[in-house]
Amino acid sequence: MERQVQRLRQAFRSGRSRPLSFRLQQLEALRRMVQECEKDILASIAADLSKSELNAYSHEVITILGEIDFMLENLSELASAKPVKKNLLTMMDEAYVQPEPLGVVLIIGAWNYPFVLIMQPLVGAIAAGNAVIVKPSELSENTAKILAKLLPQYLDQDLYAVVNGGVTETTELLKQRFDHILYTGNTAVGKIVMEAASKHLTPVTLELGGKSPCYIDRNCDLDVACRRITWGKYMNCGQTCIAPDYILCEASLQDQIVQKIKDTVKDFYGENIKESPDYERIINLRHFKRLQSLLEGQKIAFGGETDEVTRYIAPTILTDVDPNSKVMQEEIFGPILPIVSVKNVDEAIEFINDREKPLALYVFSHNNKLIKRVINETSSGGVTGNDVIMHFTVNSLPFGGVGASGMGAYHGKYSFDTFSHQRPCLLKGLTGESVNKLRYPPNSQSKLSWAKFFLLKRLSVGKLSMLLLMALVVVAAVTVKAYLS
Ligand SMILES: NC(=O)c1ccc[n+]([C@@H]2O[C@H](COP(=O)([O-])OP(=O)(O)OC[C@H]3O[C@@H](n4cnc5c(N)ncnc54)[C@H](O)[C@@H]3O)[C@@H](O)[C@H]2O)c1
Ligand SMILES: CCCCCCC=O
Repeated sequence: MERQVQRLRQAFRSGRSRPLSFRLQQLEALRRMVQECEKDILASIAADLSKSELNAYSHEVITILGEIDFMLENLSELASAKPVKKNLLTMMDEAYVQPEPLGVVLIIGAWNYPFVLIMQPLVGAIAAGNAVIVKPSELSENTAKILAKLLPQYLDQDLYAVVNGGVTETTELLKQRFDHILYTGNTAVGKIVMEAASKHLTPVTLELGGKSPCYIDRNCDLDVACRRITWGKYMNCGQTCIAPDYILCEASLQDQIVQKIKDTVKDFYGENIKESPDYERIINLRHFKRLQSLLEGQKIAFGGETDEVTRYIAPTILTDVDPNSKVMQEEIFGPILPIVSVKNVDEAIEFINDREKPLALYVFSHNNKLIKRVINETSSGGVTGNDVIMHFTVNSLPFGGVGASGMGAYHGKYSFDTFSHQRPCLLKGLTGESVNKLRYPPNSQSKLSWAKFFLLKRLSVGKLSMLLLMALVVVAAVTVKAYLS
């Protein structure tokens, strides 16, 4: 591992990954890889998650093609130096922020969207000019294998590498020095990653999970709300980091919600859900058993059937759920939807604020003021009002958690920024010593007054006022010079 990281660092130091033309060429190669090898990629994702190839395409591949196109179109703007406002003392100088690559970065992915969770950060890291090691999840082994096979065929092998393996390999990898780590997965391992990173003072982006609440107001179109919730909860068999984890609503709405979700499940997956190509399976036996145990002692209003051999768990709704029960203590990450009663929106807000900050928050209501109130009085990684999941798909929005659900963000421009250092640059000329005397010792009360004049006048320098200010500076410089000599 050490040698591999060193090899990438050497390639990074050669400067090869920096020119925009090189980054664009690598991104185009990545797009070619996705297009030319689409069949193999879809088959791998499908095999890992018992998913149809159509769903693999719409859940994963489409996002990556969109992300690559975004970077290809916007890279030159993203990577350009951004001039900043100046003060009177620096108005003759050049001041700008120059994004620069961080170096060698590590991307660790999770199994539930095994292609997206590696490729989307990879696109950002390449665009920002870094060398990259990706470590796909060992639990989605087919996608891990296809990534290890294809990426070296299309990308520069000295700058981009795939490491496959489980805890042992990742532990070894985390001993190495990186310039940034982006980790996606559960909170417990997030802490391990952060601890390992701290040994090298490596900054981290942690894309973690949590219990994402979904509040349904009585003043709401329940048909639409339940259709959207059914889609977001049961897609990928509930194994989505931003799936609505549980519903909060007034007790009087509970039965209607159960009925409407039941009807929608039938519309989506037919009478025999097991036969539906759109309904996935649980990733492994450990998660299957964990989910089964969450059903114990609960009132199952719908679903509840399980089949260990195929790791099938039916779309399930639990009603009158006790907030202290096990299913409300951990992220569900499966097709089980508890409904917890609250008296009103005040109680819903209190319920949310009494718990860890979630990765996502959903509110359904005709009343926009109520939606805004819930947003203003709570905190979460992201929010979608009157829908679920969809904020993930808008790549002009940063995607990430807050508090226990993570730190940092990516997607689109935010990926580029995450993998860049925003380097402040001030370029001065070698004239102007008469004004500079103000900061050289010995200090005096009059120098301080002039410094205040120059530094505390916050002027926005528009094109027209520029000339006036320049004249002012010249006059001030002459006056200061005369005064000090
Ligand atoms: N915020 C997001 O974007 C996002 C996306 C997907 C999943 N998630 C969250 O991830 C969780 C599910 O993923 P998971 O954790 O089961 O995935 P996982 O088991 O695939 O683990 C994630 C990564 O951590 C590595 N890993 C596991 N144990 C490790 C250890 N001891 N030391 C070092 N590395 C280790 C794995 O090899 C893998 O690459 C859920 O909580 C979900 O909400 C978050
Ligand atoms: C539609 C794709 C959603 C991906 C969510 C990633 C987290 O699990």
